[in-house]
Amino acid sequence: MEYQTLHWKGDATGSLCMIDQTLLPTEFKEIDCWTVEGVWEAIKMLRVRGAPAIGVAAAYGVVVGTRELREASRQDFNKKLTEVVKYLASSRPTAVNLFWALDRMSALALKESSLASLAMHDRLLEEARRIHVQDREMCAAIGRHGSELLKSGTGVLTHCNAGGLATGGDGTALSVMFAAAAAGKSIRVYADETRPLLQGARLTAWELQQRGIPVTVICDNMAAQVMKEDRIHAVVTGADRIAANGDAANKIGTYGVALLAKAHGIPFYVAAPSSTFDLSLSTGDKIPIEQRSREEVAEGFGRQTVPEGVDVYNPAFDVTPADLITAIITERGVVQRPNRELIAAHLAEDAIA
Ligand SMILES: CSC[C@@H](O)[C@@H](O)C(=O)COP(=O)(O)O
Repeated sequence: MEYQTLHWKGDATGSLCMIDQTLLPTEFKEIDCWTVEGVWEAIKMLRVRGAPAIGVAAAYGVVVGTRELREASRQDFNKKLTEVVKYLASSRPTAVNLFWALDRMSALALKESSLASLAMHDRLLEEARRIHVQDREMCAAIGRHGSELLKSGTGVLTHCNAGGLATGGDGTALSVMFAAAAAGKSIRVYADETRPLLQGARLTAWELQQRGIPVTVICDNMAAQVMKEDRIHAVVTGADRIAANGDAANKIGTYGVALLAKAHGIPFYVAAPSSTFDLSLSTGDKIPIEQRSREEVAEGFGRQTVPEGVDVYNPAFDVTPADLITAIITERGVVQRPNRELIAAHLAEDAIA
């Protein structure tokens, strides 16, 4: 089945259309966001989720949010743009791609300060489309580089969903698996279910099934046993923000998987585009970790699973220290044994492959 995680519909006065990922795998439904509040809600509620996809959605969200000011003075347009950017930035705190995309939209408006509002708004849509296309290209390049690391016959564990549903293209971690399969390698993917919102069970399993790649879902607490049984030979995950020293934030549970991989001598790979790096943070302990609601844990299966009055702690992400990461795969290539110096060199302007 052909699908697009998100896309712009119509001309510059159109809407942002996206798959409502909260309904998968039982219902495939697209929703149209006509207001910036609708885009904010879709990001907050994980209708659209995954670091790169959140960035693309936010860029289109700026276009939605400034649409009514197309005929206004440029001063009023700029005021609205600043409000819209600030508002969208408040939707989720951890994925740096959100802020990266919003910064790009703001920087363009600043650079094009002499344009009338109408032309400026058209330019913002072009920029959002460019961010989307570039994300698609980055995913493809990550797949090409990463697939070299997987041999035929590999069992691959992944956590959460870092597939096409999480990006504007084919995904980051899953792009590696799609490219390996396309190259004729036989792989089996183990997908951690990923409590509490089950992105692995609902979304990763769905995507792999759509692409005809063998996938087995395991509960999060089964990974150690499955590794011990020698079913897993590599772990590949995505990331939401990578600090300058290589510490990588990803869905809660990823750090535990990295520790298990180390204990079993299994390589642990992180696949992420350069837009996921935050070089302003020297280490991962500075990465803001989103805290989510009690209900996601206590009522996650459509019924109450925790006694009333009992506290629940629900951090949405954790940080895997760089020394547990075998390599980081970006659109530029592979950084083996990542550290501050290697990452700086890899991301330097002239290092593009
Ligand atoms: C290519 S997506 C990488 C990450 O964003 C992904 O692994 C993840 O943790 C997503 O979390 P989510 O809370 O579903 O947005």
